[in-house]
Amino acid sequence: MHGPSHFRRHLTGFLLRRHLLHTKPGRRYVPRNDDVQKKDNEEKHMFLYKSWGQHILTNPRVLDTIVRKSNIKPTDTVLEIGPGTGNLTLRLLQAAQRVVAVELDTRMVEILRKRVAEHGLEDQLTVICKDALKTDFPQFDLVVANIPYGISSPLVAKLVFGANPFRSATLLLQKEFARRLLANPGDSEFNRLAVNVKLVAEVEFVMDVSKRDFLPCPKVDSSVVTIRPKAEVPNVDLNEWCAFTRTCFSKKNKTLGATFKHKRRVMELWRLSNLRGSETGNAVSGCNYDCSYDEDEEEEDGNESDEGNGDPSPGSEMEMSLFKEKINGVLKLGGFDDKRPAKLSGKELLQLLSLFNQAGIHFHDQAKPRNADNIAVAASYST
Ligand SMILES: C[S@@+](CC[C@H](N)C(=O)[O-])C[C@H]1O[C@@H](n2cnc3c(N)ncnc32)[C@H](O)[C@@H]1O
Repeated sequence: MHGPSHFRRHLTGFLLRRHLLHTKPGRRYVPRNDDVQKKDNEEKHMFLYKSWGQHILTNPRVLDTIVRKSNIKPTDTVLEIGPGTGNLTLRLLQAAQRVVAVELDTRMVEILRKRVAEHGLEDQLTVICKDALKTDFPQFDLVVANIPYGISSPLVAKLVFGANPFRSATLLLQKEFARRLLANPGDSEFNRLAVNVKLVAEVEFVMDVSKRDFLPCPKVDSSVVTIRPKAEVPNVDLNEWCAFTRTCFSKKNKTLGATFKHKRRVMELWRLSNLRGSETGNAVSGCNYDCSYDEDEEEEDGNESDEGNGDPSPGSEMEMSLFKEKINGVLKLGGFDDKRPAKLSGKELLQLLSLFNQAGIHFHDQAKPRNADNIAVAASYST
């Protein structure tokens, strides 16, 4: 049996060696019946699973550039996610002291170990044959990887919000995903992931990579970016921040005034704020801001997802009305009510969150203990 959706194209072990491991720059694999049949009895077929993003990078120039741009020191331990047949791994082993490779396909692991042993580099390699999203990574200095594109969001979140400190992550990503990570406020690609990643890290473009540099040739082009964790991260509760940006970016081109009028959202914020308030004996009620809320303006958007956690236990009509006024007051106070999140910088969003929190409005029911790992934050980025 094979995985849920494997490529129709299949490669013989012979072709793997000849094309995947030593393919000339830009060379494309074109399956030829005679090749396959000739070697059929010698080597087993190797199916490449699309669902695991098994596109092997075969251009040696691109592989060398990735390693060079990663600025690996001879004393470094490099984490590689999805080493596949080891084209990148062999180069990393030559540049670093150790490579920790996390690969979930046992067949790939077998090929990888064999190749590395043929080069006498096996003592420098640790292979973890597991799902990278479900594994605790050991200590590492930097990440260099051509990752499976299907896990880009949760993996980037796991790295930048995770417990392991590291110098940089040089990642080969789908071009559109890389553009989103690199986007700035006002760019059409700017989204919640970019704003969250940029809170804790800098993202730098390295180079574009053509789809023709992979085998089999994927449908999309790729880009390499380097993510560098910031030395100084704003003093903000990441659970709260990520829940806040999820709310703001639920309709990234809507004004914040419109987004925060949504009834379910207001009820959910009311519930969360009361839970937080009850921790401190400072439950939400009343309105400290001189502003009005026009009930008739309320917009029910049936297409928006219900972000609530079960019953929001609404208070009385009067309490809810006062709470809406309070939200509106915060938005007006900071001049945010007619702003759109897609055009706000991280600094402006931090300022808005701080205004909400000062008014006792919270987006997460628990304050994160200091120095706690951010597993929940990382896990909130599903594939
Ligand atoms: C795009 S290929 C890269 C292969 C190799 N690094 C290269 O550059 O040619 C992605 C690799 O990640 C592996 N993979 C897919 N999902 C994974 C996961 N959740 N955890 C670890 N490895 C995974 C696949 O089996 C595949 O070998």
